[in-house]
Amino acid sequence: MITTAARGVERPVLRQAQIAPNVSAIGAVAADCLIKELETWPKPGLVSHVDNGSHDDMDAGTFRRSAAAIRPYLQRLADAGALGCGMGRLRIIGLEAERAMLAATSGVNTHRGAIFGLGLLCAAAGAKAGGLVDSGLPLGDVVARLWGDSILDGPVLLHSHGSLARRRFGAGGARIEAASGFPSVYGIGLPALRRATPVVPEDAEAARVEACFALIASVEDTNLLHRGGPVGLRFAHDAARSFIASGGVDAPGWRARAQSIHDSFVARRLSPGGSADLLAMTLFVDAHERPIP
Ligand SMILES: CC(C)(COP(=O)(O)OP(=O)(O)OC[C@H]1O[C@@H](n2cnc3c(N)ncnc32)[C@H](O[C@H]2O[C@H](COP(=O)(O)OP(=O)(O)OP(=O)(O)O)[C@@H](O)[C@H]2O)[C@@H]1O)[C@@H](O)C(=O)NCCC(=O)NCCS
Ligand SMILES: Nc1ncnc2[nH]cnc12
Repeated sequence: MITTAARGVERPVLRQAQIAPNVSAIGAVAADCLIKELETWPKPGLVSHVDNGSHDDMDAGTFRRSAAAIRPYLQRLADAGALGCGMGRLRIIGLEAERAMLAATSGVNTHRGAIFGLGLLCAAAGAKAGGLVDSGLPLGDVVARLWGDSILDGPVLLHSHGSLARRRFGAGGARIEAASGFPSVYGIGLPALRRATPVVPEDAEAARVEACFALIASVEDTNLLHRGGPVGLRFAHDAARSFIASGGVDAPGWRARAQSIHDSFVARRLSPGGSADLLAMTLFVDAHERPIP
């Protein structure tokens, strides 16, 4: 269950080391976050540079091709944000990105959730870099403020796995996450990433593993619901919570424990794709909003 900040909750305006990169760099930064997400292991049930997790139709190469194909669209979303475009225009670019992704992967859905969430964060970074909103506003608040209502009012995909999971289990999914200003990113992913970074400063992958497990422990992931129903979601929450509760990447032997949880997801064919996308979004927000030490 998503348990963090509700829609409309204000976050403090941040002092930032870097207010926002140049608009023209935003797409490249975002695509790099997709690659960093891929190159994080062990990630329970998910595809990485090491193995295919619970998937037999995609591997690291599929994700690399997908990230390269959508990178220009992430940049176009940033440019559209800088120009003050509304949700109608963003949605058109997002749908074009989905088509480019499917062409690059021979029809496999690698990054639909990331195109949506990371794409909106790119547009928000563009709006900030273009001076359209207060430069101290967190990117999530910019998304909620500028496009939150239109996100909730947008056309619903009747037959997507997410829609089916929502109808059967009442899950919120990617739309609620975005319209609420990404509470899972700000309330779960980012604190876990930053908590783990000083623990193992030379091992950036370890901090990403910590953030990934923290997200899986709380997010109502429609992929888990689609593949495993409420029992699968509960299993994933409990397994990831036990990893964090026993010290996460700060505890000796953490990598072997993370790998054994990864194996247990693969045995059940569970794949928390929504949490993987939220990890990439966490990395993007971290790159934009790193506090001054
Ligand atoms: C608004 C849309 C996101 C509509 O999508 P949908 O109705 O499908 O909604 P959700 O299920 O809620 O989310 C879509 C994807 O988002 C990821 N996700 C899941 N849970 C969450 C969550 N709690 N918070 C955030 N994000 C979440 C997840 O994406 C990942 O999984 C994808 C693979 O999923 P799937 O196809 O179900 O599974 P497969 O493995 O392919 O199937 P099997 O093998 O199991 O049979 C992968 O893409 C990851 O990225 C959800 O799938 C949106 O799509 C939409 O309206 N788009 C239009 C464009 C637009 O408006 N863009 C705006 C500007 S960019
Ligand atoms: N690494 C990954 N494995 C499986 N599904 C994903 N969706 C986004 N990233 C993913």
